[in-house]
Amino acid sequence: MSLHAIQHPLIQHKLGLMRENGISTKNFRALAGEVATLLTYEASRQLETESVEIEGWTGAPMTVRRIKGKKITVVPILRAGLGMLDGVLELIPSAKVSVVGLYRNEETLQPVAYFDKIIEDVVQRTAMIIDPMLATGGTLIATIDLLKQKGCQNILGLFLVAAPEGIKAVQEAHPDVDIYVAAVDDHLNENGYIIPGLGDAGDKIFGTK
Ligand SMILES: O=P(O)(O)OC[C@H]1O[C@H](OP(=O)(O)OP(=O)(O)O)[C@H](O)[C@@H]1O
Ligand SMILES: O=c1cc[nH]c(=O)[nH]1
Ligand SMILES: [Mg+2]
Repeated sequence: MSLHAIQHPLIQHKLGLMRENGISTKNFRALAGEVATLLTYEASRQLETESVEIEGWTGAPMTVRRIKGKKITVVPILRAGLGMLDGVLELIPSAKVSVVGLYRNEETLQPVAYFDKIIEDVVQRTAMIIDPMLATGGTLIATIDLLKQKGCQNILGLFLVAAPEGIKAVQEAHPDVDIYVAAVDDHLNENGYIIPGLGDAGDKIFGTK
């Protein structure tokens, strides 16, 4: 697995705003979408392009570059991953969306799967998993397991904040998956929350706490 910690000033600035205590639901939601767009821009650098012949505006033929290769399915992990979806679709508007639902048991910190609707031709697609938080890595590992069971061979993930413990776990379980993060934070606390982190991203995006 390659880890890409994106150092872009706009990402750092916006993530810094998200970390402020007492941030409103409206602002947190808006910033989650904006950082998701910027991460998508960075992650899409790895897409291959190819030459295509078109008729240009003068009527003369010309060669342009187009994105080549596998189509993308975006995979938001419910709930919090939905907060990044619109931001990703801003740049990849025709992407198909495969939704998976997992929550983390608050005591055991183990992921519990409760929903999935993955596009049928996922075998032929690159899956772009989105979730604001990569903490112990359990949720991401379970999601990658599921996608691989369905035959998907090309998987990457976008996260706002990751913990070193989670990155290590995913690296060991799925060394082929690329991870893009806006920040790698310090550690997990005794409740499995990322420190300094963002708090509970799902609750902040949906306003449930
Ligand atoms: O790396 P892990 O230790 O598995 O934790 C990360 C997961 O925890 C959060 O979801 P949560 O369980 O809070 O569900 P929610 O999105 O419905 O709030 C977060 O959005 C990730 O999906
Ligand atoms: O810090 C964390 C860890 C898991 N889920 C969150 O929303 N935040
Ligand atoms: Mg949550």
